[in-house]
Amino acid sequence: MFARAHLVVALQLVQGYTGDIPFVHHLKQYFSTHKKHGSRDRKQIAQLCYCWFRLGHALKHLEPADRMIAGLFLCSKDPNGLLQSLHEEWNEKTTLPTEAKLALIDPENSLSLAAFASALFPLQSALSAGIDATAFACSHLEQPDLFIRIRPAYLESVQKKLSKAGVPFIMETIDGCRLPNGFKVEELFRLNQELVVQDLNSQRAGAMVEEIVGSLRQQEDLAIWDACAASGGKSIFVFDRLPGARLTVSDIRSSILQNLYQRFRQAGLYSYYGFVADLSDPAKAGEEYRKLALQQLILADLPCTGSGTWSRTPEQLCFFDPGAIDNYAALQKKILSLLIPKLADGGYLLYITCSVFSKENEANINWLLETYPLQCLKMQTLNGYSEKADSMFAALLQKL
Ligand SMILES: C[S@@+](CC[C@H](N)C(=O)[O-])C[C@H]1O[C@@H](n2cnc3c(N)ncnc32)[C@H](O)[C@@H]1O
Repeated sequence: MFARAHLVVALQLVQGYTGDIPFVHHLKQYFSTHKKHGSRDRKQIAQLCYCWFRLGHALKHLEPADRMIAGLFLCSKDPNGLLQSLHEEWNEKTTLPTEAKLALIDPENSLSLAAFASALFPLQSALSAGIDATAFACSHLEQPDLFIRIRPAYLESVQKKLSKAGVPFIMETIDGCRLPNGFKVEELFRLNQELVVQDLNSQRAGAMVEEIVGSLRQQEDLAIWDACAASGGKSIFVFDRLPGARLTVSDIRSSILQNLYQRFRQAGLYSYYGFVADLSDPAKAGEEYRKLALQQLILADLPCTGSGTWSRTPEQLCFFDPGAIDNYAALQKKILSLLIPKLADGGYLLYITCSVFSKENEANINWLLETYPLQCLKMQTLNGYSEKADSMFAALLQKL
């Protein structure tokens, strides 16, 4: 009975949402004005809403309530109480593969997996090379895992604490660790000091600097600039590998740099220079940009569609405007054209996006290679869809 009531509320919530703010804020606003919902109600309502968004543009021919229950079925990997109440027969079949579930949901249309996937995520032709469009689209049915990067001095102690607390974890790389979703890291650890919360492929993108760490360590006065630093995830990563470097950080948003300064203090990173700059336009970049010396390494983790991370914000599947791809690609080129003049001869540029679209990825690298004296040392799409992680793109270039 409660499940049906939750379904009605969830339908009202998704149908009243216009995509103007992140859905998590929309939910919070609703729950703060509707105090009658207890924590279990809130959880179930939120779960139903997210299952709806995870369908993207698929199964739109179904009645809204049926579509939401179908979404719950497709997103459920194990039997659960909510599905039991809403569609008992399906609850015994949650372990079936997606294609078999589709046949149960809509026996008359018997949708193939590929047709379902291209309805869920229609922008398949825009994807970067090497991405399996069907697997990528279907990965949105699942919430990715939580990943941490353990700081060098805490590698052993963090693993010991996790074991002692009985938290199941998997070391995916030397310092990158997979944790169950929803685990509250901050309750057990000092964030940024002992570990950094960072997606697996974001760590792998940063790890492309491993290729050049040896050559960079030999530089006497090593200057590194994290040009779009946000709250400094990549900066801390690089600092852990090259602690002696002269680090500069910048971002267009002063508020996010305030977060970075706090995070750096927690991380024990005190020696750096930070400034606010809009790097999309030479006229707006400001004095600090102009005075900035040549750099041996520039991190260009640029603003992008974020399309490799939509499993965490699946409402984007429904509200994303495809015109934004061209806008971001143009912005990325503008920013890159301000970064290259600050690169020393022989210096490196690490280009990163959390986008899956070729225009933001390999097309921009091709443009860089055609426009500037650069060579590409490595270029990778970091596909997270088969391992419950985000998808990213990274390329390491060197100035000739
Ligand atoms: C993908 S995020 C960087 C994430 C960060 N490297 C990390 O690992 O946490 C991109 C950043 O670019 C910044 N940005 C957007 N437009 C910009 C511009 N015109 N100039 C400089 N920074 C900009 C955004 O504020 C955002 O913080």
